[in-house]
Order: sequence, then structure tokens, then C-alpha cells
Amino acid sequence: MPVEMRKATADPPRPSGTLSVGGGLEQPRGYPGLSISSFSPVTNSQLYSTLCMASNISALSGGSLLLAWQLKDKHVLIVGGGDVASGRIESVLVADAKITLISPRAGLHSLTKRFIEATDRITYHDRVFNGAEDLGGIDMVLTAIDDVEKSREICALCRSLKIPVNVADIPSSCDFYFGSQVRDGPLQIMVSTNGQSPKLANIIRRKIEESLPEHAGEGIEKVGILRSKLKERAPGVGGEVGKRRMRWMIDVCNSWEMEELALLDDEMMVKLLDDGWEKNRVPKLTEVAPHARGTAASKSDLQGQGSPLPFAMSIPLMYGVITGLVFTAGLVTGSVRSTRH
Ligand SMILES: C[C@@]1(CC(=O)O)C2=NC(=C\c3[nH]c(c(CCC(=O)O)c3CC(=O)O)Cc3[nH]c(c(CC(=O)O)c3CCC(=O)O)/C=C3\N/C(=C\2)[C@@H](CCC(=O)O)[C@]3(C)CC(=O)O)/[C@H]1CCC(=O)O
Ligand SMILES: NC(=O)c1ccc[n+]([C@@H]2O[C@H](COP(=O)([O-])OP(=O)(O)OC[C@H]3O[C@@H](n4cnc5c(N)ncnc54)[C@H](O)[C@@H]3O)[C@@H](O)[C@H]2O)c1
Repeated sequence: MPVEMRKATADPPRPSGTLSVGGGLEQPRGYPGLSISSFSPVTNSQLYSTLCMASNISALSGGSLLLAWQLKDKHVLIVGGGDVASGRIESVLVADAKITLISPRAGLHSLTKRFIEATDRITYHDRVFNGAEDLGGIDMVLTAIDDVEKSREICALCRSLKIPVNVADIPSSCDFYFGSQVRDGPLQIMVSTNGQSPKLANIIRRKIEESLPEHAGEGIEKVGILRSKLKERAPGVGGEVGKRRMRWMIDVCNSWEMEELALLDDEMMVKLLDDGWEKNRVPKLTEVAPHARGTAASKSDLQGQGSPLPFAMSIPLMYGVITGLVFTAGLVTGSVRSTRH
């Protein structure tokens, strides 16, 4: 997709991804959100503290389900071709879906026209929506038209056919909402205010974008390749090998900086697996690529000779240090008190 096709405010276009959406709920009750990802001690403690903070579990409501919807090769119908529809087209193309676009040519936004010209992934119909006959074989419907009655009618049809639908101008007619998106290669972040303030979602998204580590997209991409190579070397689903793979990947991600991960090439990955995975340790960047210069305060440098301190060992050590400090403070206070007496 040519860069000049993007709106000034849009994120850089990416070859593939998923559609980030939040499920629509008309009257959010203000629950901030709970995200769970497995196998992380941090995540489990976040979950624990979230549950502790909630005065009772019935307070877990009023949000929407945040997912990365896999649309590859699915059929998405977009009704309308104006400004909002052009953004929908971009979001859906990035998720590798096939688009049917229905909208009279006269009302097409210039960006929509250029999308239609630039890709054969859009089947365009120069006309208005015709009814149920337009919904055959469709997996998802997005409407962005300036006709509220027609929007409601399309929504009712979709719901009767159990096709998920988003109606840009009527939140109660949405089965899911769009959000403000950050995309950097495989990294996808969606900011949602659950329909409360799209403009604030946009503003918060920009702040998040500014605070992201450099090379995050490349780093994630390289880790994706490393994980595939590891799975080839140590195949199998679940079981002991699965646990060991996950532990090692967690250690690699914890001990290498993002910029270091982004530097990984095929040769370095093989060395990392040979000297790391096979020997049950995590070598530093400089071991894997002797001529590469690690970042100034690389996590792996700070952690000394290769292998990072396992989480399980770092807790007793931390307790040891704290106990030591408390003990020393106690001695000092005690000696101060005893000198006063
Ligand atoms: C995030 C973003 C994604 C996207 O659309 O791709 C998005 N709206 C964006 C921008 C934006 N939309 C509007 C303004 C004008 C200022 C303002 O009203 O705030 C601006 C700001 C601007 O244009 O700068 C007007 C507006 N929006 C909706 C209505 C109907 C209504 O609320 O009744 C009205 C007319 C209200 C009226 O008539 O008064 C409804 C929805 N808009 C949503 C998403 C969903 C909730 C998302 C959430 O809150 O989490 C939801 C519910 C349905 C949906 O669209 O899926 C995108 C920012 C992308 C970016 O980052 O640049
Ligand atoms: N959700 C959001 O983020 C958001 C943001 C701004 C505006 N809106 C709302 O979304 C709607 C669309 O906004 P826009 O700026 O893209 O409008 P627009 O006027 O630029 O575009 C409307 C498009 O719909 C087409 N259309 C109208 N009736 C149709 C029909 N029956 N079948 C097929 N195509 C039809 C028109 O030809 C035109 O291409 C408006 O109601 C607007 O208030 C939503």
C-alpha cells in the first residue's frame, strides 16, 4: 500500500495483522479492564491485586472483550465509502481480509477511491445497499453511511443472520467497536474508551506511541522467528518440553534489550540456540555476535555472565537484602538509642 494513500493521522500501513476491536457495550460502568496472559508471575500477581482491589467480583463488568480478531481470507462487507469507511478499509486490509465495498461512486472519499484502484482485495459495487442478498457469504459487516434508518435496518438484518456488525454512528448497533491503533510490524496496540471518548482514545494512543521502546516491532518479529526455530529444534505441544521452551523464551526476553533482539539474524539465532537452549542458559549478545556492540546498559550485561537470575532465586535474594538492611538499620538505631541513654 503506497504511503501517500494514508491519511495524515493514520499509522504506518503494515503488510499483515489482525483487526483490533473491543466488544460493544452501550453503558460502561467504569471497570478499568483486566488483561490476563499466561505463565507470567507478574501477570498472575496483577490479576491477584486486581481481584483484591475489586470490592467484590460482581464489579468485574462494564468493559468489553479485547481481542485480536483473525480475519485472514474472511469476507468483510463495508457499506459506505466516505471518510470513516476509508479508515475501515485500511484496518481490514491490514488484517488480510477480502473486502466487498458497496457505495455509490459519487460519495467516495479520495482515499477510498485510491484503495479500490490499488488492490484487487476489494470487490467494489457502485450502488447502494440492496438488502439481505448482499449478506450471502459475509463474515463481518461494517457500515459507515450518513443514513441512520438504513444503518439500523442493516444492523437488524445482520443480527437476524448472526453476522457481527459495526455501525459507525450508532454504538448500540455495534457488536464490537473500533479503537485507536498503534501498529509496528507484529506489535498491535488498541486503545479503547469503550465508546466514551474516541478523541481521548486518539490522544492516549499518541502518548503510548511516544513511550514505546525503539525497534519494538523488529524485536518482536525476531523473537517470533527464534520461537519457530526453537519449536523445530524441540518440537511437541505442552508437556515438559513445552514448559522448558516457555521458561527459556521468558529468560531470553527478560535478559535481552529490545534493540539487541532486533539485531538477531539467522546465524545469531542458531548460536543462541546452540549455546543457550542446548546448555540451558541465556548467552549475552556479545557471545552470540562477538563483533556486535551491546547497548550501554544492556540487561544481559547488568546480569553478569550470561544467564539471568531466575525469578525464583531473585525473591529470596531480595528478601535477604531487605532483611540485611532492616537488621543494619535496627543496629544503627539501637546504637543511637543506647548512646542517648
Ligand atoms: C478510535 C476511533 C477508531 C476508528 O474509528 O477507527 C473511533 N472513533 C475515532 C475518532 C472519532 N470519532 C468521532 C470523533 C469526533 C469527536 C468525538 O465525538 O469524540 C472522532 C475524533 C476525530 O475524528 O478526530 C465521532 C464519533 N465516533 C462514534 C460516534 C457515534 C457515537 O458516539 O454516538 C461519533 C459521532 C458522535 C456525535 O455525533 O457526536 C463512535 C465510535 N467511535 C469509535 C472509534 C468507537 C468507540 C471507540 C472508543 O471510544 O473506544 C465507536 C463507538 C464505534 C466505532 O467507530 O467502532 C477513531 C480514532 C482513530 C484515531 O486514533 O485517529
Ligand atoms: N465511528 C466513528 O469513528 C465516526 C466518526 C465520525 C463520524 N461518524 C459517523 O459515521 C457516518 C459516516 O461518516 P463519514 O464521514 O464517512 O460520512 P460521509 O458522508 O463521508 O460518507 C457516507 C458514505 O455512505 C455512502 N452511502 C450513503 N447511503 C448509502 C447506502 N444506502 N448504501 C451504500 N452507501 C451509502 C455515501 O455515498 C458515502 O460514500 C456518519 O453518520 C458520521 O456521523 C462516525
